[in-house]
Amino acid sequence: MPTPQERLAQLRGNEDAPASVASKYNKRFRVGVIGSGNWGTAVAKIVAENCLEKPYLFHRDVKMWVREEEVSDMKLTDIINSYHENVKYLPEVTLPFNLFAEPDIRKVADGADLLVINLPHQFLGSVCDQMKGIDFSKSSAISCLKGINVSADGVELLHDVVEKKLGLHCGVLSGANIASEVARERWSETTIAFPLPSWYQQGDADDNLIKELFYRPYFHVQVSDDVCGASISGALKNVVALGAGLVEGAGWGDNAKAAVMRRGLLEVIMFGNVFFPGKCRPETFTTESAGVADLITSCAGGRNVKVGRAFARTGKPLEVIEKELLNGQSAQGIITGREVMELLTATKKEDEFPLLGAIYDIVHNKLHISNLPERIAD
Ligand SMILES: NC(=O)C1=CN([C@@H]2O[C@H](COP(=O)(O)OP(=O)(O)OC[C@H]3O[C@@H](n4cnc5c(N)ncnc54)[C@H](O)[C@@H]3O)[C@@H](O)[C@H]2O)C=CC1
Ligand SMILES: O=C(CO)COP(=O)(O)O
Repeated sequence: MPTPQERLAQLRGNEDAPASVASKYNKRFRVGVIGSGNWGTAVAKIVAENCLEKPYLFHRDVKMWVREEEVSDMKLTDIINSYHENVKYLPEVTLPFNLFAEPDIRKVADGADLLVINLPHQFLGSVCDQMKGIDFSKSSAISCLKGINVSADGVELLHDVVEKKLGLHCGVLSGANIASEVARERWSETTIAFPLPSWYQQGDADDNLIKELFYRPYFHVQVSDDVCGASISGALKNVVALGAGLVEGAGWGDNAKAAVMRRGLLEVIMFGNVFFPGKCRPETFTTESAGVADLITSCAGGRNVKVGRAFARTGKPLEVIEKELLNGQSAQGIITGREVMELLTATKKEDEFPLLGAIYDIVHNKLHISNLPERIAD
């Protein structure tokens, strides 16, 4: 058992920077978290642990924006700040004492050097609007979202949406990271891509600093320079996982599920080639945690696979299943599946993505699942 002095020293963290980072940075960075869902809270826990442990790099206290709601007549922010637990979105996981729930998003964003943005992607636009006018000219962000943004102008990656809307330089974190496992400190890997901003000068945040913010003994970080590949695989695997759930729910075996995953991986890679030519590194899809590893874990134990499985068993609309099964959480494959189909139709490329098309037709156009093998036959 440590002495009181030793324990206090542990709680304070090590004030002395290790030689590897000593005097590399020009200040201590203030970190804010935007989003407090299942993954939002799990990642906030990670960064708060590192801010506590590395006072030579980061300010100790981390504010996390919580969209206010009530649970049993108590505000969720009060619950998190009193009990150090997000009982709604990440129950039974104790959060660090230096993580504070804050209902006013501007109080989190204003003055933050590093923002971790982490929410279901359908809300990204409106959440960015709430931060409009804040000066982010010397701040950076990491997007932990998995999704794409499709509009009449085409398809955009989410870190680009952040950059455009807020003038906030943004990298990505994406990997094989089921939140409940990471939050329980079960070993996982992740991929981070953080290109330097145009205004970078020696001493500003770089990918090493970002690694320091996210690396934990149970959360290993692979640094990559492929923002595009990491983003696309994270977004599209959610639709593939929905498809894997469909074949599971139909009572087909592991071979069928593997076939969906194989074809899914091909279509993820093709999506990058077709819509972001020359921007993704092909190896990302097969060698990084953000690639095939995320596809595998999501098709095994994610929320999208659960929703797909329940659809095949009950035929209920996806949104109804999502409400019944996920207690306020989101299965992003539902929305991404629609966005992908909108894009493929607008660009007349449906035939090049038969799996994504078949999944859409099964869940929205009453295509019977027995047609799936023929639809994706090479
Ligand atoms: N949960 C997981 O295991 C993982 C999720 N991701 C990705 O992380 C991102 C965030 O997901 P989660 O944190 O799991 O969210 P979640 O699926 O738990 O969604 C709940 C969150 O959405 C918020 N929300 C609901 N309505 C809103 C509105 N109108 N405006 C703004 N926020 C609203 C809620 O306040 C809550 O914080 C997603 O893109 C997801 O694909 C990535 C890796 C793992
Ligand atoms: O992205 C995830 C795992 O890496 C989580 O997937 P689900 O959203 O399907 O739970």
